[in-house]
Amino acid sequence: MAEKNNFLPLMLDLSGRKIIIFGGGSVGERKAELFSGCADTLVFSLEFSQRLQELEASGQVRLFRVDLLAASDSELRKLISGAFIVIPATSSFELNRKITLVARESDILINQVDALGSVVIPSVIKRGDLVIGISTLGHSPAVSKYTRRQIEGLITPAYSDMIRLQDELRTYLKQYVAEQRKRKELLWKVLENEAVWNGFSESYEKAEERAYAIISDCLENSGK
Ligand SMILES: C[C@@]1(CC(=O)O)c2cc3[nH]c(cc4nc(cc5[nH]c(cc(n2)[C@H]1CCC(=O)O)[C@@](C)(CC(=O)O)[C@@H]5CCC(=O)O)C(CC(=O)O)=C4CCC(=O)O)c(CCC(=O)O)c3CC(=O)O
Ligand SMILES: NC(=O)C1=CN([C@@H]2O[C@H](COP(=O)(O)OP(=O)(O)OC[C@H]3O[C@@H](n4cnc5c(N)ncnc54)[C@H](O)[C@@H]3O)[C@@H](O)[C@H]2O)C=CC1
Repeated sequence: MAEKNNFLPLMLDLSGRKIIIFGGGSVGERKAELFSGCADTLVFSLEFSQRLQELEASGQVRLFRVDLLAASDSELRKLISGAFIVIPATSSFELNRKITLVARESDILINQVDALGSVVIPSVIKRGDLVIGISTLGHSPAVSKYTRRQIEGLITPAYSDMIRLQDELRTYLKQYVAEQRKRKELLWKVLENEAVWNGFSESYEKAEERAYAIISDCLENSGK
């Protein structure tokens, strides 16, 4: 059984990784939606939701019709070979358990949808380059979803602009300020400056101008 306090919200590069989902219903569909944008996503099931069929038609997932109850352990092992994560999401608890055991023997990560597996899928907020994952470690997925909606309301478009500006300033400062501690101090002066944040509502250039003014004032004063 997974130990709850050993989980970490890591950001993984899933390019080229194989994600295998068993069950093409509402849960399998939601998982396929999430993974199809960044990994090779395969779904094995008796039936497939309308949305999964659309995802297949647009080449975002691969669907394989199969009665998994009839599959032996060695056939299941073949189906999951090379998978990075296996997601048993059929409507049969027993079948999900059987797939879980085979995946565990093959030392493959498992996202269990009817218990706490070795991988827990968080609620995800993606706003440009800002990515936030939220989990209650299985206690209440509804609270994860609720928290996602609360935080989404706080993330204005200015956050993406500030990420772009901080990225630009970091490159600029690395050329002119040798000391990392000083660069960090300057970046935070810009990050915590209300006038820069307000500048984005006028234009990116307005905020950028204010940011460079802050930096040159600081550098002049520290040079004195
Ligand atoms: C353990 C986990 C395993 C996993 O699936 O990864 C799990 C398990 C279960 N979920 C259940 C139910 C619901 N799950 C949701 C929604 C989400 N579930 C997600 C993750 C997780 N769900 C993992 C823990 C996440 C964490 O740590 O918080 C999210 C965050 C990510 C995703 O999967 O996409 C996604 C929100 C995405 C978003 O919109 O932000 C809703 C809400 C809704 O759909 O409106 C409901 C109905 C309300 C309720 O019942 O809570 C049930 C009971 C089924 C039953 O009663 O039979 C189980 C099984 C059980 O716990 O027994
Ligand atoms: N993690 C989560 O967020 C949630 C998890 N659940 C759990 O997830 C499970 C799946 O839920 P839903 O997707 O709503 O069920 P569903 O009934 O919508 O889909 C089940 C899928 O499993 C397939 N299936 C069933 N028996 C099969 C077999 N022998 N061979 C191949 N495919 C088979 C069906 O064809 C169908 O596509 C439920 O049992 C429930 O315990 C339910 C709600 C939310």
